[in-house]
Amino acid sequence: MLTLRDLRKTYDGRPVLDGFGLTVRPGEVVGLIGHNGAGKTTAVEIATGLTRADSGSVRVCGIDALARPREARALLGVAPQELALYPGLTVREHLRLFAGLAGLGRAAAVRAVRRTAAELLLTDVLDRRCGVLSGGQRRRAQAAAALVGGPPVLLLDEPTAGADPQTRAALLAAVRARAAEGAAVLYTTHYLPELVDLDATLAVARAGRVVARGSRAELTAALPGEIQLTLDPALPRPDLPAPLAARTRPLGADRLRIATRNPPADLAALLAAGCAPTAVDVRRPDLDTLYASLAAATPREARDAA
Ligand SMILES: Nc1ncnc2c1ncn2[C@@H]1O[C@H](COP(=O)(O)OP(=O)(O)OP(=O)(O)O)[C@@H](O)[C@H]1O
Repeated sequence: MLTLRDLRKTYDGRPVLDGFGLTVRPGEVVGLIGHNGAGKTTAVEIATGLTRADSGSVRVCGIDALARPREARALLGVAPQELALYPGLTVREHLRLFAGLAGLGRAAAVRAVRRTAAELLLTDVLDRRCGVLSGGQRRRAQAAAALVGGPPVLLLDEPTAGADPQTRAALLAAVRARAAEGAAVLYTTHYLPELVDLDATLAVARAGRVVARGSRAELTAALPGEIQLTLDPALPRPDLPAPLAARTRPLGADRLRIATRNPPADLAALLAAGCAPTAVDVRRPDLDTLYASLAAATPREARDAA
């Protein structure tokens, strides 16, 4: 279990974390999403002990990580956003090192290296030096180093950045397996479909705090869906009733999008108003809708985070 509570951090007088709080339970994958500069990496760095918070608390499996950082660190598997591998070590040496740091004995470490290498498609490059691996192989090696010790808490910061589909699929499968075995996983990404694959719950970070937390179903249920209409360009534009017009936006030359919480009622109102679309597409709120309404930075937030 990982608990971050009321984290505050200021860089150059600018608040970067402003009461950031989040709990990840055993067996849960939490997808941490949010605009560039929202503070996701800073929160992860504080959890790993790499960066000091100005205030707030971090508990890893009940251990106060700010007071007892070494004990807490031993319970964490971390894949930082910036690749951090020892270029002179082979992948096998690297994984053995991390298995040893996690406290695995020799035989257990050999088994763990074999398993993790197979999961992350590294078996064929185990004896290659990390410095000569391809970008995707490095990503997998970095994730493997986080996973190899079987830690109860995993912090994975954009682990699939730049990864090809095969690397991505392998990594997601490995993360799912570790969560199924009971690990608490904090997973940062800008690639929202991954969170469906991981069956992750969501934490939406914005301007230094978590502004929404829950399952995908819980968070999207509160949002409007959308009706998309394609109109016949030969016909005059329909005159929509005022409540519908207020929720209508153009989508290219001959298409309209209408935000809706009640698609059947709105469609009936559109037809009654004489609207005769050539195609109708009803969209339920999805992760993109969620991101756009909760996570996307306002122009001011984007400026502040730059
Ligand atoms: N060492 C530092 N010194 C000064 N400012 C920093 C430092 N580290 C981060 N920041 C600033 O803190 C803010 C939050 O950065 P952080 O990397 O935590 O965001 P993020 O949500 O992970 O963004 P991204 O999605 O781009 O990875 C940004 O404005 C960044 O410029």
